Amino acid sequence: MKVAPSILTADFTNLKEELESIKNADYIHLDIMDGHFVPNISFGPAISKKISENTDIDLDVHLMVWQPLFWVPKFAFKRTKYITIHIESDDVKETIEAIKELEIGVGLSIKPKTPLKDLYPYIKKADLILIMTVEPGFGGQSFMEDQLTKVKELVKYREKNKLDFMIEVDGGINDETIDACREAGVDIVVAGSYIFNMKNRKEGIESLK
Ligand SMILES: O=C(CO)[C@@H](O)[C@H](O)COP(=O)(O)O
Repeated sequence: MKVAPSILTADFTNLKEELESIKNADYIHLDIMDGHFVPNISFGPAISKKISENTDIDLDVHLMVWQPLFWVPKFAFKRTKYITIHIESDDVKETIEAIKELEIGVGLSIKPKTPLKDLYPYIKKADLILIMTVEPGFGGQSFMEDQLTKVKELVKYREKNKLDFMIEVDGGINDETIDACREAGVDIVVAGSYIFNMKNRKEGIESLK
């Protein structure tokens, strides 16, 4: 199991030390919110660039924005491994091509109320599928276990169609919800408050792994 701490719950006045405290993470997850696609505003390209310059861990960028086509190039740092967009947002096909042009992994995400079948027209282009296990917008919410049905279906779909995308879940991940994720076949978990509320974040990451 790979672990991607979400920096959203970190102390932004102390970012350098916060990054130091999660050095054993597989990816750093950046939650980018525009205040329209979700009812919250987080941080943008300037802070993300600083993060990318102060870590040697690959970045997993999650765009919760209506117009990802405009924003994608602004998050194309040397360390950007994936840029994930929502299929509920605008210009999905064009944005997938724009991410590929930048030679960055394409991530596709769906909100809890969006059926999995809406993903299938784009799925062959995906390097990563992100299943939201909370309504996007805020850290610290409860895990929606019913969303793991989508994960189980994706595992079967991937095998049947000989695809190789990673399956990621995001929201409400902790030491109680991790086992169900593993059993369902999740490859990467995003965890924010569970890790950042711990004194020893490295141990928190190891325990999820
Ligand atoms: O994308 C989001 C929220 O929109 C997530 O990345 C959360 O920030 C995860 O936080 P926890 O549920 O782990 O506190």
